[in-house]
Amino acid sequence: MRQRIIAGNWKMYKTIAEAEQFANAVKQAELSATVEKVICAPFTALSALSAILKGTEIKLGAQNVHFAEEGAYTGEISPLMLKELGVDYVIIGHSERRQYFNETDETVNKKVKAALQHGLKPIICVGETLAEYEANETEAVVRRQTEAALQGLSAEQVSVSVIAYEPVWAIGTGKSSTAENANQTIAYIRHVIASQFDQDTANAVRIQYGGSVKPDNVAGFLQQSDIDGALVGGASLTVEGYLGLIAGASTK
Ligand SMILES: O=C[C@H](O)COP(=O)(O)O
Repeated sequence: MRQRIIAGNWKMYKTIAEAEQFANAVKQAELSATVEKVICAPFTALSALSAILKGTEIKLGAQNVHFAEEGAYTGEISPLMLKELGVDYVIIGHSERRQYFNETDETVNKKVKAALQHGLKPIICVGETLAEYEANETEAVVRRQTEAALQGLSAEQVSVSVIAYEPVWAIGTGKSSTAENANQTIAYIRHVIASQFDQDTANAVRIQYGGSVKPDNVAGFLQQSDIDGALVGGASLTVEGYLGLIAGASTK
């Protein structure tokens, strides 16, 4: 049985003060223990959040990582630095990074390996653009991205990783995929992992859906056979939204 996982991706939102206010409020709330809860915050807010969320069930995530432990890489943050801050998860290969920051299948793979070697769990993003969707290339794209991201990993490393299927055309547009279509693609990703590794590994890995998930549609996605959680942008930015997502995700 795979534990459900809701991860908020704050993207480039929230100052330290705003992040602290959010964490102090969420900390007071009663949260479902059945759902794993993650907040992926900007680097600048991680230290403050780590102090506030210490000892709670809410885990901390980053939104990117470099693949080297240290070096002359101006502007980058290493896995060691994230570990030191108490970070558990790191988003790797988000479509915004692929689109605007030249993230490639190869750098995603290097980052995934580096994260796992340092005890960080990667949330690996895959998903097709609108043009690829319209050209019926969804399966080919997610296969290529998934196989490349997981190349050279052990089955155990894959089992603790999280994949997020995010159709690019559904991100921040208010236009979500139908739960059935998202489930079909996520089941396909599981099939790809079974071929690349084995069925047990494919059954263990958690696969989220992302793209315009809200408190009122999250349960519909999670009722599907292969969807284990959600990676949520906009709706995770308010306390009410984040708590609503967790409540929605805990319904059977
Ligand atoms: O990482 C989260 C995704 O990009 C989804 O963003 P969204 O929930 O604002 O559509």
